[in-house]
Amino acid sequence: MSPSIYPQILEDPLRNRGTAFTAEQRRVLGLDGLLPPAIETLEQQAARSIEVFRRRPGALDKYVNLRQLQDTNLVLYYRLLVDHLEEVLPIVYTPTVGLACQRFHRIFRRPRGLTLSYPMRDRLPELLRNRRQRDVDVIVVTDGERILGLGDQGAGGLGIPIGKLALYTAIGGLDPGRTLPIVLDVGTNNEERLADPGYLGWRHERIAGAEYDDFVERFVSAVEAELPQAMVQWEDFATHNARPILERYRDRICTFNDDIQGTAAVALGALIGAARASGTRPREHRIVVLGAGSAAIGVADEIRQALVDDGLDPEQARRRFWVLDVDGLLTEERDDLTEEQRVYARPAGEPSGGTTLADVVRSVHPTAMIGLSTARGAFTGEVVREMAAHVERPIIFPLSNPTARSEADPADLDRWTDGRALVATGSPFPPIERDGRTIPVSQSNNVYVFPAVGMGVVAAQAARVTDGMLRAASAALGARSPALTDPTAPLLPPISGLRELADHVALAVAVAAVADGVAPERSEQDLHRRIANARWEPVYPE
Ligand SMILES: O=C([O-])CC(=O)C(=O)O
Ligand SMILES: [Mg+2]
Repeated sequence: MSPSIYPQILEDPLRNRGTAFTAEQRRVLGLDGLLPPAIETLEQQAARSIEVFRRRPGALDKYVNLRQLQDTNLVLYYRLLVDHLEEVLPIVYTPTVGLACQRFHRIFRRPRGLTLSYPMRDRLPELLRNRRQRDVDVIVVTDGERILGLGDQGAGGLGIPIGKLALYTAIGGLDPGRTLPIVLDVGTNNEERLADPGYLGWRHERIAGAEYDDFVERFVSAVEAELPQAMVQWEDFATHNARPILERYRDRICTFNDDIQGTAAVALGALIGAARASGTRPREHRIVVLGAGSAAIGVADEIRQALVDDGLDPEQARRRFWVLDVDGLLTEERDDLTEEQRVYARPAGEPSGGTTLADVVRSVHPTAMIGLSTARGAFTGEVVREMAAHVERPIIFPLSNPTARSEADPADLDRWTDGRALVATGSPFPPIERDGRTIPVSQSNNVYVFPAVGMGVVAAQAARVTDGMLRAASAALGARSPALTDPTAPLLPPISGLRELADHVALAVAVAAVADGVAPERSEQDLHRRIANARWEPVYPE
């Protein structure tokens, strides 16, 4: 056998240390001459790498730079993420990751994760066995149909699971060698991609209906057979598939939908903080939701349950919501609503005077307005001023991603309400300047919970993800809102505090898993210890 061109260790991002290999290691491993002679510490490597990153001119260049590092040296990659989380998050994650999905086939260099293409549907167990990881704790899977607010990106959607799993490690502390990103490549209806000779996915219109459902079933069966211990996170599926898939599998495997349940858990956490900051109870609020997709209905459902927990009966709680989609308010007269949307349908003729957002705000005087519509700028000055005329501290959450799909810019919201608005966004925004103070904008993004849900599930060895576990995550998050002690503070803890927060949220999730009977009996103290022990840190092992 001829020797390989490179000793394997330099090619293995989990074991490679590059210039940090010691003289002794280089000699033993036969690396002398293959590396420049300088021997660096991890800190020196990290300092050099962040400089290189900062010199890259554009966001996509920065993204490519980090992806290369991820494919070369995982300890160094995660060192950068952990030490510069606030700076790199908008690159590894929302909003730049959306652009990376759109350009996936232009920036493709090395394979990461699995692409399960429809024509190989008879061979899914074999494809799963081809993975590079031996054991897998978490799978994030998408079918690329609803990537952030950017629609169908086909096989390029794989960028999202890659980004989510990077945060599972950087924030949640999961071992990166035990996570697996997957795209179900079932075609695309994106004309631009189909016409692009450079597109790398299966060049075919999307499979739908029974064939699609059968493919998803084959995927789940393959996971059950090959990776029965793995949690499966569904990500960025279109509304018409997201909810049915979740309902079909949530009692069969360990699984949750991040857009429905993760987004909702965080929005509820932020709302709990906002209610307290405005001296109100959740049950006092009148809530307008713009958007009626899976994420929007998920948020409404979660808040509705919280209103019940706060003392309303289910019918009263339901009547606190006005949900609108592109065709206006959901009403009983409409015959185009799904079962989940129908819960929020308002009786005919109520409110009077029109069903647009402006009409509804004028007649209802909402106290909270949540956007998950991907309709850029839908929270206009007119709508917001009208809302703010009737409530002391309007709660306004433009949650659509990426930034270019946000319903409003926080600086505008601040101006239109003379600084009275309690704001959280889905994508990152620069801080607001007010009265000589710089106030960070809270990013109510599912990143506040999903990495911790993963850690909680792994540490507790949970077999399912229950509603109780997600509600425990919301409560743990709401309890740590900086606005609880300072009404002018942001609603959510800072991004720089995400790792510490994740430990608390993971513990709450793990405790709830035991309480719900889906994990082995263990004390809180024991679970705490298991979380600490499971945490993977970006350092070179001794
Ligand atoms: O990825 C994000 O930033 C949040 C999310 O799940 C989505 O927008 O689909
Ligand atoms: Mg998503």
